[in-house]
Amino acid sequence: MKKGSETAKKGMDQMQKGGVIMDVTTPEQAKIAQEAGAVAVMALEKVPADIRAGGGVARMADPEVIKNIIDVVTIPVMAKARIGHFVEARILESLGVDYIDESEVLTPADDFYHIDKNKFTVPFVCGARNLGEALRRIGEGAKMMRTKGEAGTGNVVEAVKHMRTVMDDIRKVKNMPDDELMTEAKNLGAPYELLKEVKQLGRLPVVNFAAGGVATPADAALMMQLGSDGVFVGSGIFKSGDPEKRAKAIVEATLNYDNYDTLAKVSAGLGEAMVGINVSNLEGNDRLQERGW
Ligand SMILES: O=C(CO)[C@H](O)[C@H](O)COP(=O)(O)O
Repeated sequence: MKKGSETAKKGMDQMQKGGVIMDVTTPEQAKIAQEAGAVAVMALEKVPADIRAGGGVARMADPEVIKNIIDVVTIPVMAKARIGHFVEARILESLGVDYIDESEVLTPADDFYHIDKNKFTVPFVCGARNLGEALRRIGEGAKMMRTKGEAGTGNVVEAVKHMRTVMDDIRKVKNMPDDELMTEAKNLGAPYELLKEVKQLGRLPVVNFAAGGVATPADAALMMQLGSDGVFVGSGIFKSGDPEKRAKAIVEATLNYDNYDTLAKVSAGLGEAMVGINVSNLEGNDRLQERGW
């Protein structure tokens, strides 16, 4: 299969379906993630909870750290670039990462334009809060989506809201007469051809993972039951009392999301969960989900 071909780009996300992708900041954390059964790791400088706490401008991680992470794991390595920062994305591509996340968790480099992802060989994942936003990113070339949630809060409420919104939007389009589609495309700000595809498929044309605030095995199972194809977990693992144990438990819970005996078993004795934040107290710049459009 030719590197960078449409099939290769879409194929990788299919392999990750039903799995957990873990944010990691060091090679040691990457090894823990792989050992726990993560289907991929996401390299970044700080997990979102630490980005919130630290303030300032959050950028692409140090290429040396990314290379070291690539060297120690055999699972795919993803890395984050700032929204609109096509040079950071080109650097990540040249490092040989398997996927780029054009992420609202980092400080946006461009308030108006996202990266033209169709121009790249490496596939991209992007965040969205609703169907229109997801289809705009797919129109730009994203090969995988994730609902945004509110990263770094340890609070699943926004992840739930965004997954329910995307799924509701899809159900509405699926049941819509063809002659209403163009108006719906205008209302959503979504490319018409992609909306037609959603109607035919009854789902997004790429896989859609849940992200932002998943902190427990039950959270991961909840997102799967709401229709997610897999989950991203960042702060919830490495800001908890026992990352190894929690990482394994979240992988098990994602795989067995409707088996309550397994969920009860893997949820027990995990030690301290990350301290969460009440999302309704967040304002302005602290609401990472509002970055991008
Ligand atoms: O964009 C992301 C996917 O890697 C975020 O890092 C992810 O949403 C993690 O958020 P959290 O720290 O709340 O789990």
